[in-house]
Amino acid sequence: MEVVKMTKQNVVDSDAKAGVNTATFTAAVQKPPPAPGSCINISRKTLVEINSGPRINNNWVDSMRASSPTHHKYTSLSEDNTSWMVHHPSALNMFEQIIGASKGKKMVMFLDYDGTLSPIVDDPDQAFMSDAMRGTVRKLARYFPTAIVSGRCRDKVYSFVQLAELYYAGSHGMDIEGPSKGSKYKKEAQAVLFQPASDFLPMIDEVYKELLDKTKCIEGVRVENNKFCVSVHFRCVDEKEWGELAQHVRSVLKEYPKLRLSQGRKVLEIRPIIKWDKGKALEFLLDSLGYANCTNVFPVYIGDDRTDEDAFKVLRERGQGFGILVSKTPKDTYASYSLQEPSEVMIFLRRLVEWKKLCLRRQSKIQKQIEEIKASLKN
Ligand SMILES: O=P(O)(O)OC[C@H]1O[C@H](O[C@H]2O[C@H](CO)[C@@H](O)[C@H](O)[C@H]2O)[C@H](O)[C@@H](O)[C@@H]1O
Repeated sequence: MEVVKMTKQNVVDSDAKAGVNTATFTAAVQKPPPAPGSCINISRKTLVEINSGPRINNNWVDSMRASSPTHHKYTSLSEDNTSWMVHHPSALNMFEQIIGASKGKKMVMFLDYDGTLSPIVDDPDQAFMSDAMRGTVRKLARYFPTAIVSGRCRDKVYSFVQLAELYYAGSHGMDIEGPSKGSKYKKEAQAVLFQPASDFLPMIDEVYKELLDKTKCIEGVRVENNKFCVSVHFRCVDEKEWGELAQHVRSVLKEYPKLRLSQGRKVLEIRPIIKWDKGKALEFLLDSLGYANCTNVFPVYIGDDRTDEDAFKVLRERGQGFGILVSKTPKDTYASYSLQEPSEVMIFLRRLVEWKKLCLRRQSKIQKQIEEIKASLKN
């Protein structure tokens, strides 16, 4: 495990490098999306601006605002949307092309939880997935190795999904466990349990308590302990108080140079500065499944949030499989395709299951015919 040494000044800097700085957020909602695979360039000047003096708080608030779609409405006919759909077409419309590209390859499924399998709701404890979605994911896992990759702590996301046959990577991939039972893929994998940030547990616990205390004066704030990271939710906080909230979080973080901040959907995420994220978790899981140097693996990652970009980026760099971003609005993304909401994710997953079933049926029919021909030749 590599722990990157950083100064206090660099805490926000590390976010910028991860592509989640204010400049990126704002650009994402103002400009048409970049061509697939294009990189987000952030100049040194921008980084310095973000980190300097009194403007930092405004930038935090701008960034928090940018995570709220209510500030940037897109009509379905707008230029931005047209460009977005050209660069990131619906995975449902492109289904035939997708399965064509995966031909002869081993598909492996990676699914984010919030906003992907379950709809976004005000109360994080009530973000249940539907029985229909659970049934779909259960069937999916019968045909493809399947992992849930979430910012939540592993136990919590498991309590929502309740499928023992899946891989789980909680805390943004910092807590990985293999299927506890019933997966035919388990035998292919080594025993998996990986916690690259375990040294940070006491620090995360401490910071969680401090954040709880510092932010308790702000109505609607919600601090969630995700074991190896902490989420500060502002979905239910009056926008007028976002600046104050950012100030409190910043004042706590100042004392913890080994923690960094990233941002999700109306949530500030505090986590260790180790070089580990959902992209690394994806690679770790592929290795664990025995696909380390495999050219015929086809990983598909579906996610809705900024932290999922690390995984989309890894897939682009590997040139294997692709990412699908769940979003109704244009976003800066490394994903290749899009789906609008969890209900479309469910339809997509069902189509994959039906397609795989059909392939297997065809294969067994051909096999049967071969057996019959062999038998007739013997006679
Ligand atoms: O990686 P994910 O599985 O997408 O987890 C990311 C965060 O998801 C949760 O927060 C988000 O969903 C909540 C429930 O719908 C919503 O209220 C919140 O505004 C969203 O940000 C979860 O509570 C966080 O801990 C995760 O980090």
